Amino acid sequence: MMKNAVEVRGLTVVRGRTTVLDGLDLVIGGGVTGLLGPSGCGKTTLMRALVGVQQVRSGTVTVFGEPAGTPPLRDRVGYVTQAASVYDDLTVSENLRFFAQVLGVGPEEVERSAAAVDLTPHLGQVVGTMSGGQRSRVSLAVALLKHPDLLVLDEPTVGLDPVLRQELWGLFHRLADAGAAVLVSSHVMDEAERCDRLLLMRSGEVIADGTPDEIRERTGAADIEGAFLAVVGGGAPQ
Ligand SMILES: Nc1ncnc2c1ncn2[C@@H]1O[C@H](COP(=O)(O)OP(=O)(O)OP(=O)(O)O)[C@@H](O)[C@H]1O
Repeated sequence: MMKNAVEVRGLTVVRGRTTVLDGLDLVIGGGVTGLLGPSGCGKTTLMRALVGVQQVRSGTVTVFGEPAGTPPLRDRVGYVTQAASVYDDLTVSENLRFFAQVLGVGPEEVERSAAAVDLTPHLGQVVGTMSGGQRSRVSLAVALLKHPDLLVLDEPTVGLDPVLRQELWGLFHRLADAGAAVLVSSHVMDEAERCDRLLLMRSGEVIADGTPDEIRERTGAADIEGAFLAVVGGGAPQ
């Protein structure tokens, strides 16, 4: 398993008038890492910095030894945003073929990435007629076209039913087992248990970092939600 996929040093990001991240230090390795914290704590901002689309005030973000967002990383980092970034009026297959062409990957990757997210039976379906979970998986399939070594997924399970959530988490672990570093954000604390490592965030800071077991043991809490509350000193999540 890789040690440092991502190294963040002294990262400060100001958005509008808000200092969202203030001198953040962080290292992310292989496996499935969960980034958990209340809405507005800076998860998306941090993810944007990792993929190189966020203007930063100061500090460094290094991915596989290269500055985030630079050309050597283009084929190595996949990013799925909260908003689906596929075309509703095209079929799954048409979407994947279109993005394959844009990304310069062969048509054989279309079938592989559709199969990876269990969408083979839906290749001919128009995306606009699919359920939320299926559409999320189309976005994910696009991100998989290039075999990314780092996959950054911003709240990929939002609005999905428990069965689909479980399926997607299974997929994240299969991708991690195949060698990718997978970073998944969520504000649903019960998803924490599914991560190899957890980063609990609040107000732009990482307030706990460890396996779910370690974090529960350290705080004496029964679950991650309790651990989160213990770390923030009893304050309720926003
Ligand atoms: N475009 C923007 N301009 C100014 N401030 C912004 C902008 N986008 C986000 N912010 C602010 O940055 C802070 C962090 O937002 P961010 O989207 O990173 O949080 P988050 O933890 O991902 O939240 P959520 O779970 O709701 O997606 C918030 O205070 C938000 O109001």
